[in-house]
Amino acid sequence: MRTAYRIETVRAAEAALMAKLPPGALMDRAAAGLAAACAGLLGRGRVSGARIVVLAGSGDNGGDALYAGVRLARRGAGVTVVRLGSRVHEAGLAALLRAGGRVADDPYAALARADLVLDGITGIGGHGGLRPEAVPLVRAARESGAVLVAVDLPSGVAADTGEVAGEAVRADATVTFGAYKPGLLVDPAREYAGAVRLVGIGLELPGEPDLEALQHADVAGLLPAPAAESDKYGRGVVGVVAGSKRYPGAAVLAVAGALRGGAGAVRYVGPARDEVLARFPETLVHEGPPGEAGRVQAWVIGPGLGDTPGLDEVLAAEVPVLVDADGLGLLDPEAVRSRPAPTVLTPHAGEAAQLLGTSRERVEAGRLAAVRELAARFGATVLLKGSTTLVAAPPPGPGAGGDGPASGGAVRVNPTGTPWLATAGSGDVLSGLTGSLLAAGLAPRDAASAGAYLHGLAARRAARGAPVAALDVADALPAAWRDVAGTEPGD
Ligand SMILES: NC(=O)C1=CN([C@@H]2O[C@H](COP(=O)(O)OP(=O)(O)OC[C@H]3O[C@@H](n4cnc5c(N)ncnc54)[C@H](OP(=O)(O)O)[C@@H]3O)[C@@H](O)[C@H]2O)[C@@H](O)CC1
Ligand SMILES: [K+]
Repeated sequence: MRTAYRIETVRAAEAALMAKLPPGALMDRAAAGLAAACAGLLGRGRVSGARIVVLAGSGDNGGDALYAGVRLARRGAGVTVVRLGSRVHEAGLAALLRAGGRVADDPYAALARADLVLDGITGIGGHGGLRPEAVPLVRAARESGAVLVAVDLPSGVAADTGEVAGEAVRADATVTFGAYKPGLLVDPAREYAGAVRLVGIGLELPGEPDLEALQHADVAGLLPAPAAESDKYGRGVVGVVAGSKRYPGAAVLAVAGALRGGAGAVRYVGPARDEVLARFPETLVHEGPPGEAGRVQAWVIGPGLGDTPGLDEVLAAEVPVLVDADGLGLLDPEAVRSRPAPTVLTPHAGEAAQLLGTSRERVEAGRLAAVRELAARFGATVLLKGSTTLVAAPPPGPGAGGDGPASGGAVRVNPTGTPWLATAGSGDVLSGLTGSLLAAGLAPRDAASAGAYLHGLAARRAARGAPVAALDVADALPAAWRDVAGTEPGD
């Protein structure tokens, strides 16, 4: 599990540790890790003679960069400092000058010649985008062809939210200290960070992070494994209400996902029974209303549904319900909040914007806030699709409200996404898959995050660098499952 903590938590852990250590020890640890990472990026034997520029802001972020510069200068690099901001970390600058570094006479000339640039303008103490005086320098650094390394965070991005207000550094790599910050894992900021490396400095952090990204072992621990005596009902039946005369394909894709999600059987309800059966004869089909379809342990409703009725009936069921796509357009928060069983909503940014009464752009710019707000407003687990898919659980108890991450536990960010997933119908596969995991007994947050994880992995496997269709993703799900679970085709 990769975990991320907001600034307040990192600062508290830093203060507790600093109280036990001699002055400067933490910054020294950070600088040592940063210098080692820079040496690695420059390549073996390339530190001596390398031309390095330190962009030094007014706080400790600049201090980290300056002390890393000291270490690199001692190894023979030519280090030049460009001062930004009202102050500079005086001790760090003095140490660098003693080690042979110098202050740039002509910052643009230094940047044009640089092999590596350290962005030490702001870290967790920064507010808003880059200040105007920094913008042309950062652009010059970007255009120079030098490796651009962000110290702790790319300057200009918001550590806690991943928002980018104005200009920010677009780094090739970010070396972060003590803990990942949410902004390093969530778009849009994540894209500015490049490859992120965590340098441990000994911080003791609380058990519950603000954000967490599951990895193979975590997902493997969540996936259902049928016992020898399980029958299909024991493994769970997932009901899928999807498709319409106009969009029969959505039904096929949702069923395709549901069949690969661990439920023992898939019950399809809707007008696309012929199309579904033609592709998946193992599906149980029903043409009447969902309430009369027979037993299910979880429902999926929405993909390609149009205005087909059934939503109220499904929401009244005492089993988990996943609502996607067209189902979301018809959704009343109160109807969801008052449900007797959990609900999972799986909007993309446009649908989330509609549900929140805001614009798609605002959702994209503030994904973490949007997913938390939706979870609180609907009292539901929300999976917000996108380049970094997020899953937020609702705050505990009806009407609990809540605006902090503690209210619904850590938000999960999916690390397996790929731009190839932005293809028609891939969301239908995800809905079916996640609904199937719900029917198999996973808790809503686990079903949604394991679903997103497998779905992303399957897309990567199916695509392998080429365009991919939604059914390819569904077909690759068993292989993704085996990857994660560590099972073999013969098991
Ligand atoms: N936490 C830890 O465990 C450890 C933390 N460490 C390090 O300390 C860093 C945090 O240092 P910090 O607190 O001094 O803040 P920091 O990010 O340097 O910026 C502060 C100053 O920047 C300015 N400024 C603000 N906004 C701006 C903008 N948009 N554009 C330009 N300037 C802007 C503003 O000053 P002003 O110019 O307004 O006077 C503000 O006071 C952290 O990220 C990590 O690198 C490690 O050394 C070891 C362990
Ligand atoms: K920085």
